[in-house]
Amino acid sequence: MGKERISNGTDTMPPNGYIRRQASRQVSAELFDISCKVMLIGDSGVGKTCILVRFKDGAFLSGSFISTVGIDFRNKVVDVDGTKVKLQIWDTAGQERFRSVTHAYYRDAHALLLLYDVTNKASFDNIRAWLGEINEYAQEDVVIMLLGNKSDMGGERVIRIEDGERLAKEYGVAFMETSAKLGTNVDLAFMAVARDLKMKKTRKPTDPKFNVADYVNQEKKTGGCCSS
Ligand SMILES: Nc1nc2c(ncn2[C@@H]2O[C@H](COP(=O)(O)OP(=O)(O)OP(=O)(O)O)[C@@H](O)[C@H]2O)c(=O)[nH]1
Repeated sequence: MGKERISNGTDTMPPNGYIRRQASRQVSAELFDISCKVMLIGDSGVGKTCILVRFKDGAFLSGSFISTVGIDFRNKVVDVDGTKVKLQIWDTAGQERFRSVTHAYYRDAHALLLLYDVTNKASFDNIRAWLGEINEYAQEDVVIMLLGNKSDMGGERVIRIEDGERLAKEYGVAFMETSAKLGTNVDLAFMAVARDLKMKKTRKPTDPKFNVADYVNQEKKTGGCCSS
């Protein structure tokens, strides 16, 4: 499984299996203290693969759209206040025909990054259905982060930031707009997940509970660790 070409493009496109080969090459000599599984989900074309590549490689996959086939993953180890957290990031296919494959992976996910495209109303309208699937297949305490991607495409935007905020509030999940193209808030989304895991593993009963949505809002306000 990997990426398949669904439109004619240029030589700038990565070859099929790009993500999978990259993943297997880095079977990790990197040391880590704790690890977790993060899944990227959402409609086809919202930018899941681009978000992953931006976070992992600091690059943007431009050129023609190549749709993910099935599921793929890559690892990245990040430092949260001296604790090495390995994020195993699963990039799923948004296309309907792969849904039954991806559902099977929800169960042991620590966090789900649920994406829509701010220039695509259908992808936003489908978020409720995605949340229904999460409810059905994921663990009860899974961290959910709603990401309105392609925030760089101002002129073509059809979903306002307030719409995303309202929906996230209704479901009690963290929210931010991102741009895989510019890198906006991409690190913040993954670092918030890593921090949540670290807090869950190291928290003493007397410590206050860590709330990922509050953390994200605070970081957004202050410019925080990693927004750009
Ligand atoms: N302008 C802009 N384009 C983006 C951004 N993120 C992704 N794209 C473009 O959107 C298209 C789809 O991106 P992908 O990352 O392949 O989408 P996906 O969600 O992985 O799609 P599936 O694999 O079919 O589920 C590509 O042409 C990307 O270049 C972004 O932040 N800004």
